[in-house]
Amino acid sequence: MLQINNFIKRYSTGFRLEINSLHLKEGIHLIKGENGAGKSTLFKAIAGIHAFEGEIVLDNISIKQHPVAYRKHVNYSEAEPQFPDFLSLDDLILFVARAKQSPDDQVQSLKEEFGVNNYSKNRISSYSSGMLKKASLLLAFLGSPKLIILDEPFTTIDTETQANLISLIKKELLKGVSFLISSHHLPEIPFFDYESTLQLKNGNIILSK
Ligand SMILES: Nc1ncnc2c1ncn2[C@@H]1O[C@H](COP(=O)(O)OP(=O)(O)OP(=O)(O)O)[C@@H](O)[C@H]1O
Repeated sequence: MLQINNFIKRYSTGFRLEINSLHLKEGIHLIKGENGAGKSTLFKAIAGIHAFEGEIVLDNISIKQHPVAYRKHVNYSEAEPQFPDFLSLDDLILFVARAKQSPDDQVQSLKEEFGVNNYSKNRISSYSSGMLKKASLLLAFLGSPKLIILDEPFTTIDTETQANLISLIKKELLKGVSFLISSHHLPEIPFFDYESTLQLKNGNIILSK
């Protein structure tokens, strides 16, 4: 599903993340690592947000050779999402659903699953941190992605939303969607049958089943 080769990301702070070769099969993968290990850095590169040295290929689509086609297939929910606060979630949904060519009934069904109907018309500036997180998670499921990246998806959302998110992920996995997930919350980890676990340490990555 995802192939990463000769990957290097450096920051001016001196931090450097290096991956010589990594192949991830279809399914769900857990990314672990202490604070500052580089999880978000890797996610941002795979999501097409950060420039990097090397190559990332998703199902034979290269992020560098075909950036638009690649990004149509990769959705990303940040650990601490930020959106223009004068917009509403409905504004964002309209934009992303069109860009990602969402199927007709998808928006309404996701709005119900994430329980956002009572506030999606309001401006982002009025959202609590959990409401914002739900907005970001909902947007990550729009369209027909091959890969959904969820950075700390279980932080700040209530227990009902956590349960809904777990069943939604399982439903999408059955349809062939792959996931990369990071979580510092140990209780969520056993809910999925991970294809692999990636441990980031000292700028390197260790892959294990
Ligand atoms: N935009 C940036 N500019 C410079 N350094 C950065 C930038 N973003 C992250 N870093 C540094 O890169 C390293 C990895 O950060 P990153 O956010 O990827 O870690 P993380 O594993 O996601 O951490 P956490 O679990 O705390 O979210 C850290 O040392 C951080 O200070």
